[in-house]
Amino acid sequence: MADITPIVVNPEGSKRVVVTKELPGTHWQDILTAADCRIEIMPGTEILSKEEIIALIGDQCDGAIGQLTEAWDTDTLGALKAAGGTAYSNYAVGFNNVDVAAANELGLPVGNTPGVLTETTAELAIALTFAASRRIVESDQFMRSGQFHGWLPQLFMGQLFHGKTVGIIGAGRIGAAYARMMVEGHKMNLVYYDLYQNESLEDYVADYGALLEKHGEPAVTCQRVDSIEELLKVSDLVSLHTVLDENTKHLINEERLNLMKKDAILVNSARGPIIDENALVAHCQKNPDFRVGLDVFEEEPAMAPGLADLDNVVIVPHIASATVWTREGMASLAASNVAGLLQGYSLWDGADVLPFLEGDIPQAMPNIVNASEVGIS
Ligand SMILES: O=C(O)[C@H](O)CO
Repeated sequence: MADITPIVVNPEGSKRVVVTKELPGTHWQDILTAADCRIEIMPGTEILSKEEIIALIGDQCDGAIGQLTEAWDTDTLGALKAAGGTAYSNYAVGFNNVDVAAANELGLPVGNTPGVLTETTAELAIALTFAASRRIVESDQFMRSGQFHGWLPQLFMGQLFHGKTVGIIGAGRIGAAYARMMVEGHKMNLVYYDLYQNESLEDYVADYGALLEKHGEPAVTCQRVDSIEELLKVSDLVSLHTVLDENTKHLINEERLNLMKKDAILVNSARGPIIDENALVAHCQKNPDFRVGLDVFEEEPAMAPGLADLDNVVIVPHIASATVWTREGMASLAASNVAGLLQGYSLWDGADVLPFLEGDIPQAMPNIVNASEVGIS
């Protein structure tokens, strides 16, 4: 077990809040300090085990901010509750690492950080899309290794997206932002699969199509499909934006990969286990023109055997939300969740979370995922 020597901010604060990793910026510390919290921050890059988290919580702890890499389950949430804790926030929008049923059972509120990752995550998904389709990493390696001896008609040919079809699985905030970027920027037709209709996305694409027609260009279209199979068959590019739960684990498996076009592009910036990674490796080995961009991995930080050897896969280390604005914003939102809970505030009912990002923040919690289950309104 690592020697736990946290960094302490505002040592005289009357409420003890533990933070399992150093977070960017200082606004989040101001928020907790203003709420009379003593902040204890775990330094270093090592991912904490459950035992280390429990040791950090100790005998008395009012609140905690945890990471998506940590298991916040009956043991860790139970330790927080037993130490007198009444507030937890994930430093993430995704919360598949939190056992929300256990939190409900313990009566512990669980916060998360939606609203500041949308464009940032969509932009990284776009970067992966083009890195994969235009073979940027392979080309870069080719240049650096001195293999470029002059322009050639067939050197590193990839796929054009303009006017083709983009398929989005999960058309929530991030999925819709990505869809709009590909539709607006590259005049792609959109198909999407989601349990819920996204009317504003559909309206947007219809209006954009009308604008294009007015300017003498073909209109773009938007279609919500009833099955993932249908989407996979027609799409030239597929981007995944669903939550991870028992219904979406291995949503993309061998059978579904085989339905995709042989030269399609697949991008995952959501959660690794949505794709059966071993099946993906086998598929990419068999289909060299099939290209993939991955920000997330099934057994993070490990990769499936063979994945790193594939030229047709671009891999980055779960950095989709890694812009300064977003990561500092996530810290402000997580701190506001905890500070608000400790001060007995209500849920934020504003349209967006920007007021939490600087200066004096609203007397509210930005987002609590199990608010109704634990009686918070
Ligand atoms: O869930 C999240 O917040 C993201 O995966 C972090 O990048």
